[in-house]
Amino acid sequence: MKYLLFNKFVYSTGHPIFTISRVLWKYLVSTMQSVKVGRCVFLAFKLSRVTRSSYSSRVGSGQIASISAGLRGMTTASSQPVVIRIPRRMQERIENIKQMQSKKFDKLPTVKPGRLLIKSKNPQLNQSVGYTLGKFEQPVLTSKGWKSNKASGDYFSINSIQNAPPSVLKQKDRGDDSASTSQKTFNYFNICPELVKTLQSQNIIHPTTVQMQTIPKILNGRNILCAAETGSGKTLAYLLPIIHRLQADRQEEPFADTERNIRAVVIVPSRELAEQVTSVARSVSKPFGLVVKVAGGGRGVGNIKAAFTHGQPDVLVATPGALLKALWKHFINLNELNFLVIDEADTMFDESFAGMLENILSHTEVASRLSETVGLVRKAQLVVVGATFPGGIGEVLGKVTDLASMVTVKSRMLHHLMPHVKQTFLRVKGADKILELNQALKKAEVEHKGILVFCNSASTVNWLGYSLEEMSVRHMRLQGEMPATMREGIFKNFQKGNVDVLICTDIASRGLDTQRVGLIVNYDFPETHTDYIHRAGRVGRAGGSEGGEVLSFVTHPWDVELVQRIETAARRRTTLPGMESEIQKPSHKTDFHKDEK
Ligand SMILES: Nc1ncnc2c1ncn2[C@@H]1O[C@H](COP(=O)(O)OP(=O)(O)OP(=O)(O)O)[C@@H](O)[C@H]1O
Repeated sequence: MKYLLFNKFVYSTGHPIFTISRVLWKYLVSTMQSVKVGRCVFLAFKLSRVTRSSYSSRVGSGQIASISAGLRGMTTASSQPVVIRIPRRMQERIENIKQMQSKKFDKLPTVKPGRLLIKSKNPQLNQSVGYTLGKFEQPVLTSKGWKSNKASGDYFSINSIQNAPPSVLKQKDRGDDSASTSQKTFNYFNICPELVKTLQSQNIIHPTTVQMQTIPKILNGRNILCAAETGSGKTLAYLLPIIHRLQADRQEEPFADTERNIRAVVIVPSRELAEQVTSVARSVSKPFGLVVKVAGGGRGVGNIKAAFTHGQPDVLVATPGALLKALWKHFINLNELNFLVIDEADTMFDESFAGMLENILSHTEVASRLSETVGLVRKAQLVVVGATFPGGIGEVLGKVTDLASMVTVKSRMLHHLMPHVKQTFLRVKGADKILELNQALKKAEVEHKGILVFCNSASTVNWLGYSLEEMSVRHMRLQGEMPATMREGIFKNFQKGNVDVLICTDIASRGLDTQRVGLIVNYDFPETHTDYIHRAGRVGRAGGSEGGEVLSFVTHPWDVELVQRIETAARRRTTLPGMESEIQKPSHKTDFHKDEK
């Protein structure tokens, strides 16, 4: 690899090595033309202007000689422009330096040379990555006056400040000295080699941070509360140890197929998520012949019964309503249950599901001590998982287990804005949202990435769908009021890339793995920070592509309040405020409830 060196910066150019002074760089910047193609910026300099005569007074002659020699290597005809390919981030940095150098911004305290964390329409309100707000310092917000309609058209972006998600960053990148642990593979857990091979075939080699912490604890028989950011690999964090234990038990005590009983239950809030978890569970349990079944609500008792006509599975993934129906109708029993997983905890413990969940828990015997999770007649280990965590969870769980027996795994980035995802907030009039959306879709279309457009209600999803149809935008819709038969396959089709735009409600914001999504549009601003975090978490997932973005339209005064808190958290680099209390008193989530009809 060859580099063009400028002061302390290194530019990848594919050309011989140059060192140029700040003065020359300033000159080059002032004469350059830039052309943006995709994510790359091409800078063109007029070679004829970089001559000894124009620079001899300011730049050392040796330097000119080395540059001229280098430039000769870059082009055959010296009068032709030289094209240097510079990463987009570097371009942003250059713009920032230019701004800094203009007198107007000389005294801006929040802007320092380097990358910008907050980029506002009004550059006075920019904030550099290198700037840290003092403890008692009040940030000046771009969104401060956004309650007024006069603010329409204003915007700011929280830039991404790293490429990879925090969950897959190597320990040494996070300032942890134990660099050796960064290279650990799944063999480290001493799980069945077949499991490790299956993961390798899916290009999953190194455990994420949450997997490093959770897998050993579940293998040791602990009850666990696992709280980690969206897309950090929580599904495998609980499925791998469960499948390993089920397989190990089966090897110790082989049984006939007719004696098979449900040993693990995973409860999730939506049919789509149930299908997704089932498919991951099937892929990792395939080498062992374990049976994984799914039961989702909305399609009648007959459908649930049909799932069990050929016997019981080893692992059942179900929505709460379907699971309860199966229990009440005696299609299944949970007498031999070893593992009970409650995924998407914030939704599962909110008031729309809490009653059902308590009912399910009353059908299970959950272990209260480590000693109860081993041996032949053992009780179920409890695993509660979420990306946002309910404050009132203890009230429900305290009724079935000793809370002191639960180990908590909490990730460093829990309730933080994701540092690897660019998030833009646009103050816009309600009537202009559709035009802004159309523009954003056109821009994203070029990259052929998936786009999720979130609305707050099923009716807006339908209305927006018709409007986009009129604009000839190909899309699909997903909302909880659709009949189950219609809903089936929509998300899978989107995941396969059959269509790039999915208009949806929050039903698609929980747990769904959206590796191909490159843009999230909050057409309606989410009602809570929790919803914002889950929606934004559909991009920038472990193992996914880099460069995901979130674009939020901000219309109502109550939206502005949430945005102000998000902007404050971003400028202060703290967690989003009020998450705990919101989770304790959740809003009624009717959309998920439709699964239980
Ligand atoms: N160790 C790993 N290395 C690379 N990719 C991984 C790893 N573990 C999981 N993944 C991938 O990361 C993606 C996100 O995983 P998963 O859906 O389990 O995240 P999550 O934490 O449950 O997210 P959410 O909170 O949104 O439910 C999946 O595509 C999964 O295959």
